[in-house]
Amino acid sequence: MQAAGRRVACAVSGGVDSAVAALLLRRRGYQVTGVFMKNWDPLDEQGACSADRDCEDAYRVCQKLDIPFHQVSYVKEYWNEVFSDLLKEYELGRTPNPDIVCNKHIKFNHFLHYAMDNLGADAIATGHYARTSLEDEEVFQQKHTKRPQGLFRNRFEVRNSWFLYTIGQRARLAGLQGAWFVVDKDVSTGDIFVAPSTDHPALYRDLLRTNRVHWIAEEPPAELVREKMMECHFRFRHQMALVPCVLTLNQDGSVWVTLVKPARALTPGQFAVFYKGGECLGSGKILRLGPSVFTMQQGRNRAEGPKKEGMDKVEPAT
Ligand SMILES: Nc1ncnc2c1ncn2[C@@H]1O[C@H](COP(=O)(O)OP(=O)(O)OP(=O)(O)O)[C@@H](O)[C@H]1O
Repeated sequence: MQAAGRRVACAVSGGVDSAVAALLLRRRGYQVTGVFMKNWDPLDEQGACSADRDCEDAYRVCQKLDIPFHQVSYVKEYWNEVFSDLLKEYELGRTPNPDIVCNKHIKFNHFLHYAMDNLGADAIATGHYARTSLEDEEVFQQKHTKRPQGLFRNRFEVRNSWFLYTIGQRARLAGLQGAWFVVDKDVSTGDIFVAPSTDHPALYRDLLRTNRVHWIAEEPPAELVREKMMECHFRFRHQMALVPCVLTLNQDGSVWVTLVKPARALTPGQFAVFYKGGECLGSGKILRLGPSVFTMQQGRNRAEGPKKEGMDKVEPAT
């Protein structure tokens, strides 16, 4: 976009990244307006809420850059569209990613429309990191070499609100020494299943299903699809090495994702993000997981898997 005379509304959070974004835009000659979004009401908070302090910082950034400052409240929208979703996801036993939901609903919907309709902006800007060039592209493929053996034999019953545990995390178990790692949760019983090492095969899976995928450019890229299958790369965690995968495209827009090598701690509620040659194609929320490497090694299917063995029950640490 040519800079001269173009108006850009920059979401200024009070942090460094959006301040730098606003500065760079201004230096390039855009007419920049800073907008702080208030997404949380201190009255909903028992402790101290930093929103007011952030707003003051955002105001100071705009003063320093000598650009107009606006504040807009999305407290109601954030509660209804982001926070309520977060609670619902936890109730379903998933580990939600509210930042992605906030981007979708608040920043790239409400803020975008506010900027265009109320501020007359030609474009919006944020301090998000995104590589916009595919030059010097490298796709990293790390070898998954370590497959330690070990017994998947402990489980414990968690009272009050198991949502504190997420797959892959280290769990403290009262009465048991050593490190234990969460490998699965059963929301219907409140059980958390643990393994005795951080890279236990029970933590590794190579199959997952998402909800309807949001494709960035087109749905899905036609040149990549062969008989309802598509080869691309997968990542579900920031800075995780890209893993080659095959997508099976379902009628309802969801996909099954088969990874060429198992990934650690795949977690329902997190987002599977798909790439081709470094370009981000789209993403979908992880809803279901296939059997773990450990389960497959044991030659059992999921229903007859290790959960039904006589596992020890121990109390969680409080
Ligand atoms: N309350 C807010 N008001 C306005 N913009 C916001 C707000 N929160 C986030 N943003 C925008 O979203 C971008 C990403 O926010 P996030 O908190 O994920 O990242 P960040 O790297 O900490 O950014 P920053 O250093 O600018 O705070 C910010 O750079 C900013 O442009």
